Amino acid sequence: MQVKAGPLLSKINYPADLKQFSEADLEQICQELRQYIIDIVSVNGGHFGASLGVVELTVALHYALNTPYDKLVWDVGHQAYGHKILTGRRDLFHTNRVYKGISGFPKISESQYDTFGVGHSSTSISAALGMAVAAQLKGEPDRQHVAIIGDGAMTAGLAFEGLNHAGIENSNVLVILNDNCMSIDPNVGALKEYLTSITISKSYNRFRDDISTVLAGLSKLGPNAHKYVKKIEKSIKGTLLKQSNLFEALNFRYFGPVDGHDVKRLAQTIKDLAAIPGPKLLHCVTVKGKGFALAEKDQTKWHAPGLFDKITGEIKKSITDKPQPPKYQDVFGHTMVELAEANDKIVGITPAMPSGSSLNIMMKAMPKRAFDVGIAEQHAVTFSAGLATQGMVPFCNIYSSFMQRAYDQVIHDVAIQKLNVVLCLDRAGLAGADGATHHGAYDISYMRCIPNLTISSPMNEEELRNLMYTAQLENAGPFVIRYPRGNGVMADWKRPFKALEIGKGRKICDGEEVALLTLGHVGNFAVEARSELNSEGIYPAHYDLRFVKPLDEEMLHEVFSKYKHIITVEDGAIQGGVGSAVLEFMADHKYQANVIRLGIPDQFIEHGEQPELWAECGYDKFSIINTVKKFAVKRTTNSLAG
Ligand SMILES: Cc1ncc(C[n+]2csc(CCOP(=O)(O)OP(=O)(O)O)c2C)c(N)n1
Ligand SMILES: CC(=O)[C@@H](O)[C@H](O)COP(=O)(O)O
Ligand SMILES: [Mg+2]
Repeated sequence: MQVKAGPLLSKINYPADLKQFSEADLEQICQELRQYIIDIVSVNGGHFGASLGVVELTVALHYALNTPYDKLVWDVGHQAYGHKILTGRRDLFHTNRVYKGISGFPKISESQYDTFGVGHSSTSISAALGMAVAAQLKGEPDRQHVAIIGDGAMTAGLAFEGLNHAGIENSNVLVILNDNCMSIDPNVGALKEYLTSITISKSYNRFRDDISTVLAGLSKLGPNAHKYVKKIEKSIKGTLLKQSNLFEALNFRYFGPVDGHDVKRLAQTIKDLAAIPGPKLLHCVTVKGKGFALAEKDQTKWHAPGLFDKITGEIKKSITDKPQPPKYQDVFGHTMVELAEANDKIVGITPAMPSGSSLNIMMKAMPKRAFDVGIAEQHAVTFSAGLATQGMVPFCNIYSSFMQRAYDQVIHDVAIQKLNVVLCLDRAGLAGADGATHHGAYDISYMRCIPNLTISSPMNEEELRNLMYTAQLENAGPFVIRYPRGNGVMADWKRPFKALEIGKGRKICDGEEVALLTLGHVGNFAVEARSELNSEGIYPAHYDLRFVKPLDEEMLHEVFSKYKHIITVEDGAIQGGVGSAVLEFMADHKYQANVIRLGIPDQFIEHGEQPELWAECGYDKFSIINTVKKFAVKRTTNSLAG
């Protein structure tokens, strides 16, 4: 749906157009930009509060700097909607995150103003530093490189690795720390407390302002005085400020905190900072959701609220009135509490995704035993490993794609030491509108090769509960449970726990000629496909592997002995995935069969609704039906019926 932009905004197609306006117009431009974001996100969905919070910063940056020559690097990128609208994509913005439309994140292939592809957090400082050092090497010393990073993203180790290096390179890097005290949920940790303390500390700010005032006064006494002032400044800042400011201690010149909603002052400050060489950090204080009262009030809910009525603020429910089965994440959250009540060794860990993973249910019920560790996937895994060495049973819940960050920790800290850590990988498989950066496509391939791991995936809510129950039993060892974004299939899911035999799958039904071998939730696509095929006289067998490591070899011997055509179906990369494991089994045991692998092909899959993407990749219900039909023999009577 196209939306009309306000009178000033409609004159801005690119940042160069912004320059025709005077500083006095900037506030109105911000207001129109904010309204445009509200108009479109309300009917289209997507991230919301973060972009509203940086409207002034976005306008100020494009007004003050010379983009795209100067480089803006947005961290995570979920706050870059204003940037997209001001950089040639206003009329495409209604396709944001839609199948075949523009991406919800900055992307080099989409625009020359998108200097770096993002989606995962905390990369901006390293990327901007790389660009800045390249500028020095290429002889472009005047170019500016700005990393715009939130207080949440700043908690990650990677951000500190970037700061640590930037502090000794004398290159033009400006870090803008967008501090709104929020991650998706309220931000956590000692850094957050530090940022709050320097924002509100009267004595720190008075001390810093006093120094600046005295020095400014002295420098007016003439050119000689100016020289001494510089020396004094260097010495005072070099000692006192360094001791009292974390960023100064890392060789950054720290400015702020400033009001991140005062667009005129921001534009002026950014211009001034561009004239100062070397690493600088501007601490901006903003309000997530600024300008939309409900989003300011409940910032977590309005991080990405779905569709809503922009006048009443009512968030729209799904189109169907039918009661929906629960989301897998909620089954995880409630089951954590049940298991932890019965087993006092169990603890829960999430790196900054309490709401997304539903660990917030346990955080509320048992605050001492559930930890949000901030955006820190590597730490989350190693912290879990440490807990496990002491006999605790940590359930560490990480989105599959974010787990890519903690690969070494899984191998080095968990698997080699065979520790009882349960790794719950939410959003495994195609995640939907977030696109290529967020699909949990690779976990099976990158985990399957690690010794000592058990890797499982439930086909429904009851199985998720039983896998969680099994994983916490004594000496289960490192245990991975992967499940997708979205709802399960069972209305009545809260059933008594049952231990599952590790490495055992289950036969769902016998069949003829063709066998379907599935792992996890996609097994339900196969169930639906079978039901349609049966009505046409086609009867494929169906086996649910449940574990991809260890594989149920007994079951596979049966499958290869009985069926000529074996179709594997997985919500993950084909390369190295379930189908590959089955082919390895076939080769190792010298079977000969026609194995067809359905899953994510060897390419990055963009954004869209999950069903659109499953269809594109060829493993939704219809694709399974079509694949089976290629090999099945149609019967007029069902020899297996009854
Ligand atoms: C490596 C990684 N972990 C987790 C996330 C999920 N995530 C996206 S935005 C976000 C909060 C970021 O907070 P902040 O940087 O302060 O930005 P704000 O939303 O407050 O503007 C989180 C946890 C992610 N994108 N990448
Ligand atoms: C930007 C980001 O990484 C998160 O906001 C992510 O989009 C959350 O995904 P879910 O909506 O699946 O929790
Ligand atoms: Mg924040």
